Amino acid sequence: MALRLNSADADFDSAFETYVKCDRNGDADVSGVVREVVAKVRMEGMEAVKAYTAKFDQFALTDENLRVASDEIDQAEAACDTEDLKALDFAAERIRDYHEKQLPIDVRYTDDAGVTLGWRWTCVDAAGLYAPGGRAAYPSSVLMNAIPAKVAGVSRLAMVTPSPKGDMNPLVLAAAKRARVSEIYRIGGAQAIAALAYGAGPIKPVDVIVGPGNAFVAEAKRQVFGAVGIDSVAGPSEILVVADGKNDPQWIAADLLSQAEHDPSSQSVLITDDAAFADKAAAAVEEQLEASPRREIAQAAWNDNSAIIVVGSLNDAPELVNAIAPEHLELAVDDPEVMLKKIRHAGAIFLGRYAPEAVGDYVAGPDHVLPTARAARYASGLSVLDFMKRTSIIGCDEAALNKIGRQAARLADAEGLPAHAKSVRVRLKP
Ligand SMILES: NC(=O)c1ccc[n+]([C@@H]2O[C@H](COP(=O)([O-])OP(=O)(O)OC[C@H]3O[C@@H](n4cnc5c(N)ncnc54)[C@H](O)[C@@H]3O)[C@@H](O)[C@H]2O)c1
Ligand SMILES: N[C@H](CO)Cc1c[nH]c[nH+]1
Ligand SMILES: [Zn+2]
Repeated sequence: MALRLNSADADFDSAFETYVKCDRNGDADVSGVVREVVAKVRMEGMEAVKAYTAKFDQFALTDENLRVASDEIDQAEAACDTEDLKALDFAAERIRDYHEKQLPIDVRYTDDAGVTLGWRWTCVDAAGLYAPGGRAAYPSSVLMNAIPAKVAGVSRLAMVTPSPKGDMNPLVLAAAKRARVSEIYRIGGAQAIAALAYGAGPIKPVDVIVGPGNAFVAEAKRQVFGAVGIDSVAGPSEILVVADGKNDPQWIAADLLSQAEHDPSSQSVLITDDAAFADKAAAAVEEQLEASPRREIAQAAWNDNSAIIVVGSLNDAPELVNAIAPEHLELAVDDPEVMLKKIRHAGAIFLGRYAPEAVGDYVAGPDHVLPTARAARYASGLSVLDFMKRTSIIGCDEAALNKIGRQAARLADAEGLPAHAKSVRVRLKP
C-alpha cells in the first residue's frame, strides 16, 4: 500500500514534508559505492571496468567484446520485427521534428558606443550517451539521447549500455544505427559513466554525458560533473497524477504503475479531491499489480515510495505539485490549462484525460530524459542545448574603445589590478 495522506489532518504539513524529502534508495549507500567505482575506473581504467562488469552485470567483458561490431548491429537490425522498426522510425521522426525547433540562433549587433556584440552557439566534439539496460531495455532512450545530439551537430556519439549476462537487445542496436551513433560499448552503471568521463582502454573521454539511468548511474553523472558536462540528474522515474473524481480509476491506476514498473526506487503519486475516487484508484492499482509481469518492481515502488494525497479542493494541488517537482505530471481534470498556469516545477506536463505519460515516453516528440528527485526545481529535460555552448563575441574599433575603455580602466584600478588597467589605457587616445 502506498502512503495515504489527507490535507485535512492536523499533522498533514509535517507528514507531507517528511514524504517529499524522503530518500528513495533505502539503505543502499549509493554515493559511497559510486565514489569507489569512479575512483577505481579513473585509476585503473579498463581493468576496473571489466571487474565491475563481472560483478554487477555478470558479464565477462573482454577487449574483443567491449565494442559492438558493425556487422553485429546489422544482424540485430535484421532480426527485429519490422513493425517494431516502423514504430521506432515513427518515434524518431517526431523526436527529430520537436528537437529541430530547439536549435538556438546566433546574435550579432553593434550598440550605441559602436561596440560589436553578440553570441555564437557551437556544439561539443564528443557526447557520451547512457542507454539504460539493467531491469529493462530502452531503445526509446537511445533515440531520446542521440537525436538531439545529432540535431546539435555533434560528430562523435559514444553510447554505453549494459548487457546483463551478455544479453543485448536488438532494438537498442537498431535504434542506435538509425540515430547514427558512432560507437557502442557493452558496459553500464557507474563504471560506464566513469569510462566515458575519464577514458578507459579504447574509450576516449567525451565532453558531455547525457541520459537516464538508475540511482547508481544518476549519482555517477553527478560525481563526474566538472570533468564533463551533464544534462541533469535523470534517475529513477516518477509520476504525479492530479485527478478529479470523474476519471476512470483503472486508467489512473495504469498511469501510476507505468512509472512504478521501471524501478523499485520509482515514485508514483496521486493527488485527488475525491476520497471515494482515491479508494477506487488504490484498489485498481492492487488489482493491476496482481496481473503485472513486473509486479515485484512495481509493488516495491508503490509500497515504499508512493503516496495518495486527498485534498479539500484541487485548488490546493499546485502548491503540493510544486513542492514535489515531479519528473512527470498528469493533469487529468476538466480544464488542465487553468491548473497549468499555477505549476512551476515539473519535468514534463501532460494535459487532460487523453494524454497518458507513456505517449511522452515514446512518440510525442519532447525528450523523455527528464530531471528526477526534485531536480525539476532547477533543471530541464534533455534538449539540443545540452550538447551546445554559447560563446560571447566582443569587438571594438579605436572609436568604440575610446567610448567605453576609460570606465574599464577605472574599475581595474578599483580592483587593484594594474595590468588590466594598462592594457586598456595604452590603446586610448590621450
Ligand atoms: N529520468 C529519466 O529520464 C529516465 C528515463 C528512462 C529511464 N529512467 C530510469 O532508468 C533506470 C533504468 O534502470 P536499470 O537498472 O534498468 O538500468 P541501468 O542501466 O540504469 O542500471 C543498470 C546498471 O546499474 C548498476 N548497478 C545495479 N545494481 C548495482 C549495485 N548494487 N551497485 C552498483 N551498481 C549497480 C550495474 O552496473 C548495471 O549495469 C530506471 O530507474 C528508470 O526509472 C529514467
Ligand atoms: N518513463 C521513462 C522516463 O522516466 C522513459 C521511458 C522509456 N521507456 C519507457 N519509459
Ligand atoms: Zn516510462
